[in-house]
Amino acid sequence: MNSRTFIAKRVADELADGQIVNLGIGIPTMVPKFVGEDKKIIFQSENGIINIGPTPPLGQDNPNIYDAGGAPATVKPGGQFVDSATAFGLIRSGKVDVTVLGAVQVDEAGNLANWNIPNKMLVGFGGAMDLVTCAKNVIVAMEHTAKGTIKIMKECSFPLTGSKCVTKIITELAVFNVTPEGLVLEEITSKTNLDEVKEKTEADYQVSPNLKINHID
Ligand SMILES: CC(C)(COP(=O)(O)OP(=O)(O)OC[C@H]1O[C@@H](n2cnc3c(N)ncnc32)[C@H](O)[C@@H]1OP(=O)(O)O)[C@@H](O)C(=O)NCCC(=O)NCCSC(=O)CCC(=O)O
Repeated sequence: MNSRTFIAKRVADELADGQIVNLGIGIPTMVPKFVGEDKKIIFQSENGIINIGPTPPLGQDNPNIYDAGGAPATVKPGGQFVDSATAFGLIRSGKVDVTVLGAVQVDEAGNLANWNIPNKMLVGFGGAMDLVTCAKNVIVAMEHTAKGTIKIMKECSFPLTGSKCVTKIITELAVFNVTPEGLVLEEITSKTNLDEVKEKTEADYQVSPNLKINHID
């Protein structure tokens, strides 16, 4: 399992039965594949799909069904298509329990940068500003570093999408909670150690006294 797949699976474990969950661009769109039948989660995609399902197998995509990132998607039985005003009405009225977003940087205050890297083409923030403002929880799902470049910063250097909005950061190495006192390292995988996490994280953080080791093969 590669890093991105592992992160999506770990995010799926974090979600609870009955939640309404919005999925942003990148790793978040892989999350539905890893949610078992025991949990009834309504995934919302801001482009107007309620109850979006897993990515279809290669070659079986419906050209009319796309996720927020423009990739082929599926709709679960009972799902609906709504217009943009309704999709954003759902977000802005505070009905989204969790939004899962990709990021280029996040910092120890819970600030999020996910739409701009100077001199690099990204999609833009789309609905991310509405999502970070209105969703009850904001989970960042991203690789711990960008090919070695630090992404968990003391203070974001790229333009922000939202300030003090992130509640949890999930990477292939670790899980941090964002608290009023700063970042708390809650979990590391058995493939890493505290030294590696420290080396790849610029932000200061506390290590939880209940630090969990996520054992992976
Ligand atoms: C933040 C990203 C880009 C993350 O997506 P990914 O995980 O696929 O990207 P990634 O592979 O991590 O990063 C993309 C490229 O940037 C580089 N990169 C990433 N972080 C970096 C950093 N801190 N410093 C330098 N480079 C960095 C990577 O190495 C990679 O380079 P290479 O290319 O060289 O490999 C995405 O989530 C995004 O675009 N978000 C903004 C919009 C959003 O989330 N909206 C939410 C609602 S959906 C929506 O808004 C719909 C939009 C619409 O309809 O218009």
